Amino acid sequence: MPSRLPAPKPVSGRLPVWSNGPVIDVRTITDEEIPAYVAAMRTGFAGHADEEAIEVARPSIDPDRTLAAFDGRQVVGTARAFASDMTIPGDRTIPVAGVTNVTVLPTHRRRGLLTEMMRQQLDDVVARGEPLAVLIAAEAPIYGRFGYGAAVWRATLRVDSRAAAFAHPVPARTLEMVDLPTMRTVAPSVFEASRAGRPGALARSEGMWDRRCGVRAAAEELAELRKRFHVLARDDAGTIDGYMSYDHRGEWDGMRPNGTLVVRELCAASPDAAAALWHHALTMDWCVRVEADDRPVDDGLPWLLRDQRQVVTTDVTDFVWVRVLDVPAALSARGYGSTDRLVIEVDDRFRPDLGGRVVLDASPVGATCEPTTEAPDLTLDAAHLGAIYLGGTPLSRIAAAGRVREHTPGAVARADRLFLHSPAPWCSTWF
Ligand SMILES: CC(=O)SCCNC(=O)CCNC(=O)[C@H](O)C(C)(C)COP(=O)(O)OP(=O)(O)OC[C@H]1O[C@@H](n2cnc3c(N)ncnc32)[C@H](O)[C@@H]1OP(=O)(O)O
Repeated sequence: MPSRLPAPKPVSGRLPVWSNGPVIDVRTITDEEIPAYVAAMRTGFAGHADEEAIEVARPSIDPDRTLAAFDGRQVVGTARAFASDMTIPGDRTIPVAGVTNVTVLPTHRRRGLLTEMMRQQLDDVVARGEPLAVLIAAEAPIYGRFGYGAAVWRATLRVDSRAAAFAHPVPARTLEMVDLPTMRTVAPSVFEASRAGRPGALARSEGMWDRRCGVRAAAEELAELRKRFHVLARDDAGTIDGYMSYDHRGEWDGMRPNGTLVVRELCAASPDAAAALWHHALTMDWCVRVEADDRPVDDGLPWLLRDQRQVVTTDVTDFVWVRVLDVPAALSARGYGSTDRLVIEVDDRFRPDLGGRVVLDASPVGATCEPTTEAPDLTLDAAHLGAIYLGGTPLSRIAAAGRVREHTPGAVARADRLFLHSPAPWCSTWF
């Protein structure tokens, strides 16, 4: 069946228009439009919405920050943002707009609706003074054009438990198995302590915790959550400094144990808590392997074991993408790995008004960054500034692909020394 929409023509003004076709209105929604918004969003993600899905989603939706594209009265596109903060290099945090729920109905794709929603959303984020927008990209080709760059990476690990002897005595920790309501009470403060030195870690709102701990979750989500076990780690003083949530898969092969312990989350506010929780996972009866996705690329686990090769990284993918909207504010907020002064020119094709030249005067203890007319040391895309911002993506790697213009010889290497950061960025929160 041919689409009833004619061939697209370029978006004009704030409303995508097709010649002889419907005018698509992109605007924020009202409270009454939340059910239609959630239904369209779920369809866009190849799912279905019912009353329950709408009620579970409702508390996280701020209509002022929730955009929909309307074809007549039908919602055909969705995009939402929420205020949060993210840890950045230098043990600091920065306000961010978390972007989520981005969909266009299958009947309305590749006609510019996403582009218009991104335009309006970034306008709003800029107006609110949030220096960064962050998102998890469903597919890598989508967001670079809007100035987002892949900044946080996630690793999937697999360990053969039977071969995973610990290299050193496991630190003393008292472990306690608890239920989900207990997790809802104790986990947030452990998580908050754990994210202090880890760039890329996103603050979790009360609503996010409710969802994770089944206080407000759809029946399907609750059924998954109920399969999980939760264990807390306490130090000698009784302070909880770590927790792990896990479940089991395929425990037996005939009469032989063949189970996989799947780590859903391992959160530690100290290295000793991490060691004790990994030990717990790797010594579980009936399990011959441990799998964990959503781990940092620099996870310390191999260094706990006598045979490091038993920790196999089966996958590494980009996870959080960063969009820098206020270059001076963002660059002056973080700490740096060296002391240097660089003039950086940002080529921002989606929002040229946000790009331009800045002079960064940086050191490990702080930085200033201001607009300048000086000649640049290097020119890079806005998306590449987002990619390097959290310290996990080397600018030299992007330069090796010919995507950075180095005007001053050695400027890329100097940028690496300034921006790269250890530990690597990591975000253990899906949003
Ligand atoms: C943060 C999040 O929520 S991530 C979730 C993203 N959503 C999904 O993956 C759900 C399924 N997909 C969709 O709903 C839609 O295809 C979207 C939202 C990804 C894209 O919406 P559209 O309205 O089709 O995008 P739009 O027409 O504005 O495309 C703009 C450009 O991006 C390109 N583009 C859009 N989606 C994709 C994609 N999945 N892969 C590659 N390129 C893409 C288009 O080709 C177009 O390129 P052009 O300007 O060179 O012609």
